Amino acid sequence: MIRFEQVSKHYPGGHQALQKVSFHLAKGEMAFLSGHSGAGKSTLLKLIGVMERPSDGRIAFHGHDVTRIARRDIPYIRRQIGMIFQDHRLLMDKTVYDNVALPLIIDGFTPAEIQKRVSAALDKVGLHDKVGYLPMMLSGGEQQRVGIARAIVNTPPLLLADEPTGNLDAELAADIMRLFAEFNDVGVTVLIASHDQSLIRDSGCRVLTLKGGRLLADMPAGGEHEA
Ligand SMILES: Nc1ncnc2c1ncn2[C@@H]1O[C@H](COP(=O)(O)OP(=O)(O)OP(=O)(O)O)[C@@H](O)[C@H]1O
Repeated sequence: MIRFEQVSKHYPGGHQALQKVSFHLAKGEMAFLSGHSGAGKSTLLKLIGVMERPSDGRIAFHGHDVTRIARRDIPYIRRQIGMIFQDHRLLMDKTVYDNVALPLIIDGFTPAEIQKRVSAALDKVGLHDKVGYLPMMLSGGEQQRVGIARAIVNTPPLLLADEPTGNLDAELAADIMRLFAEFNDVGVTVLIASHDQSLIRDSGCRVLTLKGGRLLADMPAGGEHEA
């Protein structure tokens, strides 16, 4: 589903965030992206979502070369990706319903379809009873689940999560991981950037480890080998 071939990213000002990174994430896989702060995890996710462009190398998504994709074609790629952030990026003056409905409104769904899909997404994350709440009336774990409902509401085949459990205690983090595993069980491909080693170990998933912008190791689910 995602193929990186010798991908490098220099930010303006000369900082090298990624260096010759190559890997393939197959459709239906769930994997972690690990590494210290500044290792390049967020940059790699942003390159997949075409929020940043690589300086060198090639990125394929679903067989399409997205490396030099035209601006007008970016929404087509984005629609296939659910993005989840550590700080969840909810609109604080909008209700849970409105936050989750947002991607569907942008995509031009009918009000009836929006109602049906928002309801299904909130059911999935266990927040049906909080539909009219504002985000500040929710706990941190609940806010993160609203962010997840928003990411999955248009049923994208790929979920990218950037430190989704960074602000949560171990129990809530495990809840969020169970949700990701459930999405993965129904065929969604999932890539999670995290530096939480115990969470990663407990998951038994494949782990891509970045260090200083290089892919240091690629440990398959349940095993160990160097990249
Ligand atoms: N927009 C930017 N402009 C310039 N340099 C950047 C930019 N974004 C990231 N960098 C640099 O690129 C390197 C990789 O950053 P990135 O955010 O990808 O790492 P990370 O592994 O996600 O770190 P963290 O876990 O702290 O979020 C860092 O040295 C960072 O300072």
